[in-house]
Amino acid sequence: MQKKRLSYYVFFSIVLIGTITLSITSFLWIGNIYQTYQREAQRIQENYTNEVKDELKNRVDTIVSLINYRKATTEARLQKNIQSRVLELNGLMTYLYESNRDKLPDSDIKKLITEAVRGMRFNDGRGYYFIDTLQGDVILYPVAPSTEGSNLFYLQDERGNYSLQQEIQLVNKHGKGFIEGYWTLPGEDTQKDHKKITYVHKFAPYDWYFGTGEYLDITTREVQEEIKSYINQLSYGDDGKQYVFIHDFEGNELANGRFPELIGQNHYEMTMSPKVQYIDRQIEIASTAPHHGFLTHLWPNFSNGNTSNKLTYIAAIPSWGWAIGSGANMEDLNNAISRHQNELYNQLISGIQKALLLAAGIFILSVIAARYVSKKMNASIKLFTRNLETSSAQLSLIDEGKVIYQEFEELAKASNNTTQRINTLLHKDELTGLFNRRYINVLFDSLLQQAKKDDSNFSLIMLDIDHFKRINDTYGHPFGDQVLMNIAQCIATEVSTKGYVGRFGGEEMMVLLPNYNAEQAFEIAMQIKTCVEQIRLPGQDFSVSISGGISSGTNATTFELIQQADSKLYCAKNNGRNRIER
Ligand SMILES: Nc1nc2c(ncn2[C@@H]2O[C@H](COP(=O)(O)OP(=O)(O)OP(=O)(O)O)[C@@H](O)[C@H]2O)c(=O)[nH]1
Repeated sequence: MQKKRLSYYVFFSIVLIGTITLSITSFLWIGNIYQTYQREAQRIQENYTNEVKDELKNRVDTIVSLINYRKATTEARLQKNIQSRVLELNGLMTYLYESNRDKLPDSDIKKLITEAVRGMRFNDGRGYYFIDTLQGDVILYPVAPSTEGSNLFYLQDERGNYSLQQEIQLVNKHGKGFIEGYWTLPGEDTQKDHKKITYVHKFAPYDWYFGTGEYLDITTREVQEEIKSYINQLSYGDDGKQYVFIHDFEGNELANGRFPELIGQNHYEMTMSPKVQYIDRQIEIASTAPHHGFLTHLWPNFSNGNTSNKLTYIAAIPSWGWAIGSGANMEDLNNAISRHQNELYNQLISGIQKALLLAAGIFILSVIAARYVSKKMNASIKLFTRNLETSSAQLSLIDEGKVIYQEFEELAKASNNTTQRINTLLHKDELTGLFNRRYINVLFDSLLQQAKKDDSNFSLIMLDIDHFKRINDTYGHPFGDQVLMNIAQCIATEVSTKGYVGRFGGEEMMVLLPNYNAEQAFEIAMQIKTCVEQIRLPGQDFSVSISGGISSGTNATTFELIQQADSKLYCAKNNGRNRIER
């Protein structure tokens, strides 16, 4: 099975890890966004419902507060009203008395006053004044003149209070004041007594007192009517379709800000579909402490004949037997909540889209990064592969600057060290350190080719140690090796960067001088010869010498150049050695 490339694994590892990390992160992120959405949606529902509840409650509570205020002030208002009337009457009658007391006898003045007061009516004719004596005799009682002249000292109200006695006692003590009594209302159920407040004031000239009274319930009813007509005019909400209603604890509609046709109807008797079943609950809330609360119920929509779900707040005025309420259409409420939630949902979707877009972007970037890393890796590995593939033909070094990653650089360094060592072993002569014959021949071929191509100079020096056999024979082979090394050192130093030096045979050396003509080569050869002559070996007083032959030019082959140089070398040997021939 063909094995996968390392870069393939690197690429897929990065992409896989990136994808998994991204998936988990995106999953958690989106999960978080979704949870926030759910919490927020829940919060909106609660907030909005609470807002609507608050609005309904405030609306009803405001009216309840108004009623309570009006209730609290009704009795005071009534008292003030009757008091001011009686004081005014007393003032008037005192004036009448003062103006006539010198002109008329008391009996005439009394008559004058009685008749003047008889005609005085107020509160739509309902209100009247009475005059009694401090003994309980009735002087004036315009609503029942038949009682005039009689003594009602022992008159009791519906609850057994001696009303006149209380009045007389008060007048005698303070000259004026309020008295409470309980009486049936004219023309009403006699079983029911009603609170009546009376104000009495002594009429100083006689043993009389004036008085007038008013039923608290009547004033209360007036206040109730005012409140009902106030409520009938009220409308709420953006579309003005919300309203406040009042019904009593028997289910009778007393006021309605939107559907006046319901006023006077009883909810139990109203023909509506579905049957109104919530009234019991509504009355229960109103009639039991704390006398207020919310309820949800079905309610007929009188505008379109359908039924709708409503949220209603009910608060009661228990002493009046009133339930005051206001409701909101649940569909409107739910629609508003849905609208808010939809906005939020759209925000959620756009948040998720952005998250996915970002994730896709990061994914693409990770793929690009993975590809980049694997490509770079591949490129470095290819450098090694190519280097190894060509190493059978040529041992070249890997360009360390071209590989990326520290590991590859270390690998390239190690490989280059090995290559250099192998190169040394392959190209150099072990003893002298000069290029060996095989490699100097390779160099010779390529340098000559290059010189031919460049049409430049080229020279070859063939050098041979003189009488080396004798040295070997006399001093031994190791000593000969030492001499050989010294001479090689001399040649390498003199040639230096000018050319290349190789050991061609046992004690024969070859010097390649690209860009040098024969004359220049001769000079170099002479310098070498001089250097060799100066070699002194420790403990020995003899000198060594070297002979050389030079060939130049680029028209000949390597073989021909070697032959020519060799032949000059032969000449040098024949001509006495320690010579250079060209
Ligand atoms: N010590 C040592 N001797 C070597 C080495 N290679 C070749 N020789 C010796 O070099 C000598 C070459 O001798 P010849 O060819 O007769 O030449 P020569 O004695 O130098 O005389 P001419 O060249 O005529 O001056 C031989 O004795 C070889 O054994 C080597 O690596 N080390």
